[in-house]
Amino acid sequence: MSSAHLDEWQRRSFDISSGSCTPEQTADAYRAHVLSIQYAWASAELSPAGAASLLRTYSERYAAVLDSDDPRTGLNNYAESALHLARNQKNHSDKWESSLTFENVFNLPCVQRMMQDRSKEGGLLVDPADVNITVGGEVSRGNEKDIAISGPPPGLKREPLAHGPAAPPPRAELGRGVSNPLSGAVEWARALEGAPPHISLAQNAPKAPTGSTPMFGHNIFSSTGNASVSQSSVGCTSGSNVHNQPVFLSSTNPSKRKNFYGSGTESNRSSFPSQGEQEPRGRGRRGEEGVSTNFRSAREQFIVDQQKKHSHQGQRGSTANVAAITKKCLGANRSRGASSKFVPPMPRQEEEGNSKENAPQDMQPVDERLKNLEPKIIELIMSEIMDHGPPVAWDDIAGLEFAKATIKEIVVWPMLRPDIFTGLRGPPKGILLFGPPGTGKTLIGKCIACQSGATFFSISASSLTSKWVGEGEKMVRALFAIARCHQPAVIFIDEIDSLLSQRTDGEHDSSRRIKTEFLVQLDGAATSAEDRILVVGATNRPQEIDEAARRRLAKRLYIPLPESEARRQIVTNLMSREKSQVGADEMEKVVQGTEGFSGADMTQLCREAALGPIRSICLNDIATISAEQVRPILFSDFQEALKTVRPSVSSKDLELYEEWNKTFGCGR
Ligand SMILES: Nc1ncnc2c1ncn2[C@@H]1O[C@H](COP(=O)(O)OP(=O)(O)OP(=O)(O)O)[C@@H](O)[C@H]1O
Ligand SMILES: [Mg+2]
Repeated sequence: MSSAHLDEWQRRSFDISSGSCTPEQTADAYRAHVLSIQYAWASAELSPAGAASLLRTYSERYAAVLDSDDPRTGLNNYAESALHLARNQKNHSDKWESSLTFENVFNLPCVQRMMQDRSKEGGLLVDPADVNITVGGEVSRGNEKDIAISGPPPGLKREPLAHGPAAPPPRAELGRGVSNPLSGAVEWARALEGAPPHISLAQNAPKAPTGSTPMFGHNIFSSTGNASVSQSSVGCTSGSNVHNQPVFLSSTNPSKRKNFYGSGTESNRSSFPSQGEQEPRGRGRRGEEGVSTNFRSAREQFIVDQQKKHSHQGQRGSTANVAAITKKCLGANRSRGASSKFVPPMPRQEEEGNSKENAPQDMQPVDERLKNLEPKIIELIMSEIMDHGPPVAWDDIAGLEFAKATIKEIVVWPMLRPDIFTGLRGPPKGILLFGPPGTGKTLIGKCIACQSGATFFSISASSLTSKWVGEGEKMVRALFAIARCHQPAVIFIDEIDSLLSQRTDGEHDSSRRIKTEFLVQLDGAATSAEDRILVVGATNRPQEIDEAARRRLAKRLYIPLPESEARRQIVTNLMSREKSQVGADEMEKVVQGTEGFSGADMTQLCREAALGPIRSICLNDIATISAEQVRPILFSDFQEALKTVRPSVSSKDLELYEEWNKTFGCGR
């Protein structure tokens, strides 16, 4: 490996062995190791044998962290993912208690039968001691028909082991669904060294409609035929995931799984292509003997999944499944308002309003421009980035008249009259809102989302800066591609300085590439002049923004501290929703006393004042007093509040903003 790789490798190894890392950090470090190995192999820096051995080692260690349910050392991820996907509506914090115990599984008729068959042929398939399964919390004795062993073991008759005569062997890979690159890595390692096929336990989600695909992540297994072909995480696998005879069972004990890997037979090995034979990514080896012809590429499978999802939308009534699948993906914890709406980049079938719902052409992505994007990334952008917050009107933003007028001119009117705003009148491609913290930049972003009528993409810079090499650029490209399909579109990037900070020598390559990609997209090199995509960035550190980015964000609007009139408006607005008795004179005093306060400080002051009436209640009465008996908010409450609430922006900082505004701002 190159010295840069080695340095990074050493750093991570130190992190892992230092013992001070959280399980999440350790898992990340292992994941990064695996990616490095893949890259090193891909660029011929490692031999296939070396890569396979390293991959196996680190995949195992990673799996150990994932699988362990000891909170100090592991993430118990299998259990969590399985639960989440199976139930589809659990909270992230809910702990899963598996009812599918070791004993239960061995009592399953299909397992018993298989073991008997196997012993007739000489020897057990897997030593019972090696099996320690924790899958599918809802699946237990009463639900045995939902469980099937995915495919016959080597040497067995190839008959589906699932109950039910016509049931094709449903399959689902237990793991992290789309977000787990290691499922790809493990198979990749095995394929490289001709190891035995992967272990999988098929299971139908308990509430899945009859005949539907199992719900663990992307189920991209072919569902018919005896031989099987599987491909794990979308976008993370090589074409070598072609399994002729998958065996079965996922062990939560990594060392046991290791033993299992080592027990492959020659016949297993022969079913794996050697490195040289590997198919291009996402392609199956169609038509070859012993290999299913039902293989689907990740993209094909995505399309099928999409179609299934839409067709079940009526029953499920939500897009929760997408959210569930991407649970552990970037930005998954971002909170949404109650009124959050999800806007898929693919039109829904009901929107299309045609009766040819099941026609083959419906399986095609709607827009050619999305064809080359990885489904995983499209899903991420669909489920995480497109967002509509609670409604905000222009009047909710106090003051800032110049900024509001400019934004209306750039964003709202051109959306209404694109025919007039052409040529030189065409709106700029980028706006930068800068100013001290708490002055309403994000609020303006939310207002644009509600008022512009454009498709709104709200994205935090951290969502784009993925730790996966190459992933960040793809995200940026996909974001713009999807925005292009949904014009007019506004891409709002809060805290844009963290994405487009000055490029320095010591900076990591990947973040430099993300910036470059962003600049290319912003510049319009990748978008045509007619594209109606507007990027709105907000920052309170404008001086840190890269000069190339600064140029592209052509309208740079200063969002200053609120003037007295705006402060009055903020207090009046907030008080109008509460029971209050503050006279005009008193209000004037409040306004005078809050010179230098930001909008957020004013809000904080009002909150503090609103607590005044509660604090004046005798402690004994607080439990019994009715809401009507609580006295109104008075001027004295503001006076008290002013003793504790201070302005959050210093005059020194203000000077910096003013200075930057004079130099680069577009205000008058
Ligand atoms: N001009 C304003 N009018 C009404 N409310 C405001 C205004 N400015 C700020 N606020 C209040 O302050 C809160 C914080 O504002 P916002 O998040 O928009 O600040 P910001 O400029 O994005 O700050 P930061 O730079 O720290 O991200 C808002 O939710 C709102 O309650
Ligand atoms: Mg903000």
